[in-house]
Amino acid sequence: MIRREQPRHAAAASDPGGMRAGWSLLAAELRPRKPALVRVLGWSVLEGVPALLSGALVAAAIDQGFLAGRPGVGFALLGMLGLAMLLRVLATYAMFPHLASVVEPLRDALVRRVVGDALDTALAEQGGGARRTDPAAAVARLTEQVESCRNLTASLLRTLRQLAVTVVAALVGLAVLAPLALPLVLIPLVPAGWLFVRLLGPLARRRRDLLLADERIAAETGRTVAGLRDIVALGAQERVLGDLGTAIDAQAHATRQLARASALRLLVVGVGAQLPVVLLVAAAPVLIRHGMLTPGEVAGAVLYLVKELGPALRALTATVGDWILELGVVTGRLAEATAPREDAEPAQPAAGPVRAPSPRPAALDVYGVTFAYGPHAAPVVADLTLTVPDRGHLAVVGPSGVGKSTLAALLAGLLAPDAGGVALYGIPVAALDPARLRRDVAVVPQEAYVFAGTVRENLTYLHPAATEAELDRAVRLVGCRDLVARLGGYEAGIPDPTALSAGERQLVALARTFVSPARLVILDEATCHLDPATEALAERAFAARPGALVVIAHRMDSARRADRVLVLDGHIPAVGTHEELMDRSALYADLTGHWQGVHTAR
Ligand SMILES: Nc1ncnc2c1ncn2[C@@H]1O[C@H](COP(=O)(O)OP(=O)(O)OP(=O)(O)O)[C@@H](O)[C@H]1O
Repeated sequence: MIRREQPRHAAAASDPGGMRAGWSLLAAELRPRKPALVRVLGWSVLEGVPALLSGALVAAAIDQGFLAGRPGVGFALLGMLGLAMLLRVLATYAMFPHLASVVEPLRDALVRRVVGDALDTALAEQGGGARRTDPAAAVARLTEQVESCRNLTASLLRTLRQLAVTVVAALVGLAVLAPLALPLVLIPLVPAGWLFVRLLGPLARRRRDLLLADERIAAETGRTVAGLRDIVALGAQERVLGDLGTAIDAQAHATRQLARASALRLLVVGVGAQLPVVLLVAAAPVLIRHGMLTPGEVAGAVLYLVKELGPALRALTATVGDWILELGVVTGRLAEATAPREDAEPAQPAAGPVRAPSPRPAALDVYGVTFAYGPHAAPVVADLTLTVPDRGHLAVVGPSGVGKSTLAALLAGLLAPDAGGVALYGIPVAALDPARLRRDVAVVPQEAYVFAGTVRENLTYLHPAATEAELDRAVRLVGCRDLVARLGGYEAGIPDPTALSAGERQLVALARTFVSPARLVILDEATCHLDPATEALAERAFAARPGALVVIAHRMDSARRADRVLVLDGHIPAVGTHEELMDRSALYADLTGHWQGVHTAR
């Protein structure tokens, strides 16, 4: 199923590229490095000297040297240009140590930030009794982004500053050498610059879309590889292929969109860098004829355009523009990932018999949920509202085909409601990322899934880090201890899961779910193959477990054991205790009679 990822912050909606937050983060981290930055910029001025002098020296070499019959003077002037180039090399060499003292501390500061945030998150989650994110993976991904950030900042400081100095120096040189040629350059250059700046926003959005599409493919692929055994066992290949195909299509679409926006940058180069040369060359005969410019000045002006301004503009639009966008997007992602989380919940003890009254939201909150299997189909669930408190136990009953399993899928976030929503401890399930949803919600279906492997592998499948004591407690509480002993202990193999009875498979699935970190457990007729005593034992164990329990009831006793019962009758659902519903709901009373009849007949 495709789930749309929600932005982590409300601010993300007003900062679609996430870049504003990224630039603020970068500015905050660069601020303490101002002295080194000033030294970098100081050396840049010296690096700009050849660009400033190039056109003027060539013009003088032509007019006062070669055309005046003094080639020695011409060569001497060109020699001076060579010396100016040498000066640029020396200035660049001297600038590098200062560049390093800007970017290396920047990288260290960002890594500290990322690792600190991952540790805070992991500690908060452990305090809450459930591990929802893998801190090592988060740190690995984010430090990779920090590395990109450091490299991009270094490349930009090295190149952008050189290009900016070159453009300014070339324009100043041109203005001094041939002021009359300046309008021919500025008239196309100004709108080209305006277009370039206007393109940055759309390009940033397209680039971020592509980054997100790449990340989604990686996430889908990772999930598919990790769950390959389940996918094959449940025959879900088609669905998984569909999800992957959708992610790949989205990435191709994002790539095309970015390519389209990037193509417009060619226009910037054409208008800003090439049109001025054409205009100047076309106007040169007239300007020379009327004595407004000398041939040397025309050659010098063309040199400023062709050798300095043009390449600088081309580099600015082709690479530096990309780097700026990439840096904005990468720092935006870092800022988003390391900012305080709005959905962070206070740490709470993992278990404990006494619960103090707390202002925390209900474990499960269903508000106005309506769902139909098609636009013209009658709703299976209509405007359903109910809450289940922490450690609450709700039973769902109703005739066959009324929508009990559909409701289970809606509560688990496997189906999206057409209207209304479902929240788990105050957070809409639609806003939970898929990994967290899988950890927080466990649905145990009627047909229990047991795979060929050891008993331990089967029991720790949803919580690989479960301790021996946690396993012992789970198998004892759900009534699975004898089965584990019969199978030969945790390390014994289950080579053929079909050799287990349906009830034994259900016991394995129940113990596995009990040991998992799930905070909402939905038993969808998951105990139907157990004898009534074992079923009662398992349900009581789940009801006492932290979190919320929803039982799609198979026997009437399941409803009696619950704090409250939801009766689905296809019209207006009723919620209440067993006693209340015996009075209020004819259907509930009927079902009770029917069940009791069946039970007695047996
Ligand atoms: N994938 C689906 N597409 C279309 N209709 C569906 C789909 N799944 C279930 N339905 C229909 O939705 C209604 C509710 O089905 P659901 O399985 O939720 O009922 P139920 O109460 O769990 O039934 P049972 O007790 O027999 O398991 C039924 O009419 C069913 O035919």
